[in-house]
Amino acid sequence: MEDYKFLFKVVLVGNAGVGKTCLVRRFTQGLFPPGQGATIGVDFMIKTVEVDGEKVKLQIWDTAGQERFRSITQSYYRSAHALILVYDISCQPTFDCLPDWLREIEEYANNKVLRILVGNKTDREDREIPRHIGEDFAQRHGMYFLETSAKEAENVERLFMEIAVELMERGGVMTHNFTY
Ligand SMILES: Nc1nc2c(ncn2[C@@H]2O[C@H](COP(=O)(O)OP(=O)(O)OP(=O)(O)O)[C@@H](O)[C@H]2O)c(=O)[nH]1
Repeated sequence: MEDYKFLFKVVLVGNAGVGKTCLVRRFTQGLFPPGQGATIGVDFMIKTVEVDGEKVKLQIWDTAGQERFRSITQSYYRSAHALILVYDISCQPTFDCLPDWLREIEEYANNKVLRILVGNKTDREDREIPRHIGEDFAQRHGMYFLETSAKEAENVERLFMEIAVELMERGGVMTHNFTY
């Protein structure tokens, strides 16, 4: 029998190139991969973390941002306990697409899903979206907010650990309301 008490599915979505795969690799493998190719369909990684002495297994689904994979990736929303919506703080169009992503989430995800907005690539000097603009957007849409850098490992551990903690706190209710 596998040694964990909680199992949560975390799904990353957002435009192509915002750094979803790099965030997952940074968290699960502790590295920033060079020359990362675009994700085809969906990738899957696992990491077990410890919260309050309990083992929590995170199943992390890294979806392709490209439009042509949308129908595949949508099918992963339904069973997600947490959805991380990522944009690139140095690329305005990735922020402008957020309402479209939210519509997808509304349509396909469980309405109790934990939603986190992430502005990635804080190490870049050509920032286009000020932090408070991201924060405002998250607040207006009832989402948690964090800025990260997969490259410099800023807030990446924190992102996934906070999700684990929050999901565990909701744990008792969630196991009844979510399909695995
Ligand atoms: N400077 C900087 N570059 C990053 C960061 N995260 C990712 N990148 C770069 O952004 C590009 C895209 O990263 P990916 O992780 O493949 O992006 P993705 O969102 O998974 O893209 P798709 O798989 O096509 O949806 C790569 O060239 C990465 O090296 C970061 O935190 N800082």
